[in-house]
Amino acid sequence: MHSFAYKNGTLYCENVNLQELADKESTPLYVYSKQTILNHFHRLREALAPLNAEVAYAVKACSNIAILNLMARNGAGFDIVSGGELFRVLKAGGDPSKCTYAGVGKTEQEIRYALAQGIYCFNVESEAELRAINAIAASMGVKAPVAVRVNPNVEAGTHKYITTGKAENKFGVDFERIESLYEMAARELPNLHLKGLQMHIGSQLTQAKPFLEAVRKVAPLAASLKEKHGIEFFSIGGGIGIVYQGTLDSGVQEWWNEDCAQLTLSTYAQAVVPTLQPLGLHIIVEPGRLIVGNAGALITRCLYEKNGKAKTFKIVDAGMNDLIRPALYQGYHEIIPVREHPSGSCVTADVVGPICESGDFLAQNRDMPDVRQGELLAVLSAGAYGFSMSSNYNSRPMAEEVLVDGDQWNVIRSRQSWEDLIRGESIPE
Ligand SMILES: Cc1ncc(COP(=O)(O)O)c(C=O)c1O
Ligand SMILES: N[C@@H](CCCC[NH3+])C(=O)O
Repeated sequence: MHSFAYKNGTLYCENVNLQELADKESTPLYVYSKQTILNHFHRLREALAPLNAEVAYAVKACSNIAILNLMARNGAGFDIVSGGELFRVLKAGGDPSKCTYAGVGKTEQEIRYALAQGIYCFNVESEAELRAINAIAASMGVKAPVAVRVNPNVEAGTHKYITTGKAENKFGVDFERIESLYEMAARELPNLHLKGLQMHIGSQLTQAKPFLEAVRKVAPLAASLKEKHGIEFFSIGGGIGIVYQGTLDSGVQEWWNEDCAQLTLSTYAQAVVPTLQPLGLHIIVEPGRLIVGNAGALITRCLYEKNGKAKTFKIVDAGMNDLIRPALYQGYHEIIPVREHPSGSCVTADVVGPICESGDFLAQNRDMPDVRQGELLAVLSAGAYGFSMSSNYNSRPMAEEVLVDGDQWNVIRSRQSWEDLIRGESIPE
C-alpha cells in the first residue's frame, strides 16, 4: 500500500504532491490517506475473519468527522470515551448501537446522553460507576447495557504512560474481583443488563505475547460469565502497535514489518483467534493507532536554522501543541524532507517548534538531510494521537487537516484563526 512515497524527488500522499498542497494550504498541515485507512481496516477484518469480529474504531486516535464518516460507511463500530466523542460519531453518521463507551470518569450528563442515544454498551471501570449507571437508568426507566473492564494485570511491554492493564493502572477492575462484581450487579442492580466483558491492556504493543497472555487469562472468565449471566460479547480492546521507524523503505509505508516489530496482523490473529473462537461470544476489537497511525503525516516548514555551541536546531512551524507524542512519551517519528535532497548532505539536529518549552521538540539528535530555511518536512506516522491531542498552547491556532483520495483532496478541518482562539472568552464588566 503506497500512501506516502517519493515520485521524481517529491513526496506524495497517494497521488497528491505534498509540496504543492502545502504551498497552497500552508503549514502546519495534517494529511491523511483515505486508501491507507481503509486498507488497514479491511486487513484487520480479514485477519480476524474466523471470529467475525467487530472492529470498533477507537475515536480518540483521530476523531475528525470525515474520518469517522469513512469508518462508518465501511461498517466500523466505534469505541468512545466521552460524550463529545459520541456527539462526533453521531454527527459523522455513525450508528450509536455500534458504540462502546469506555473511560474511568463518565459524568451523569454523559451517561444520560449515551443511554438516550442507545449505545451498544458501557464498558464500566469501577463498582461505583456500575451503581451510578444503574441509578441513572432507573431514573430514566430503562435498563443500561454494561460490560465491566477487567484489568488482567499483564505486562504489555510498552511505554509506562500507555500501559493500562497492570494492577497499578487506574483502568478497569482487578481480575480477581470480576465474578463477585457481576454477582452483586445481578443481585442488587436491576436496571443493568450484563451484556459483556471488556479489556484493553495498553497501546503501541509490538509483540504478540501480551495479547496471548491476556486473552488466555481472561477467556475462562468470559466463558464463566456467559454461563452464569448470559453475556453476549467479549471486547479485547485495541493496542496493536505500528512501525514508527523505517516506514518509508523502498517508497512503501507499511504499518507492519517483521524486522521492526514481532507483531504483525497474522501473529496477532494467531495469538487471539484460537482462544477466542471456542467461546461462542461476539468478539470486538478496538484499534485506533493501527487504522490511522501510518495513514497520516504532519507537514511542517523549516522557519529558521540555528547552530548553537552544543547543537544544531531546525526550527519548524509545528510544535508540541500540534504533535505532543515526542514530548510526552519520547515518541519517535520519522522526519523526511518533502523535496528529496539529492546531494545527500546530512546533519545531526534537533527539530524543534516555536513553543516556549524546552520539551518542544519533534526529534532530538536526529541524523537527517540538511534541510534549509523555507523547505518542507513531513513528520510521518502522525495520523494517530496527532491532531486529536493537539492544543492551543501558546495561543497557536490548531492545524488544518486534509483527506487525500487518489489525486483528490479535501480540507476536512480548516485552520483555526486568531478569532477562534478567543471564542467564548469575555472580560467582566
Ligand atoms: C479502552 C481503549 N480501547 C482502545 C484504545 C485504542 O488503542 P490503540 O490506539 O492503541 O489501538 C484505547 C487507547 O489506548 C483504549 O483506552
Ligand atoms: N495517546 C497515546 C496512546 C494512548 C492511547 C489511549 N489510551 C499515544 O499517542 O501513543
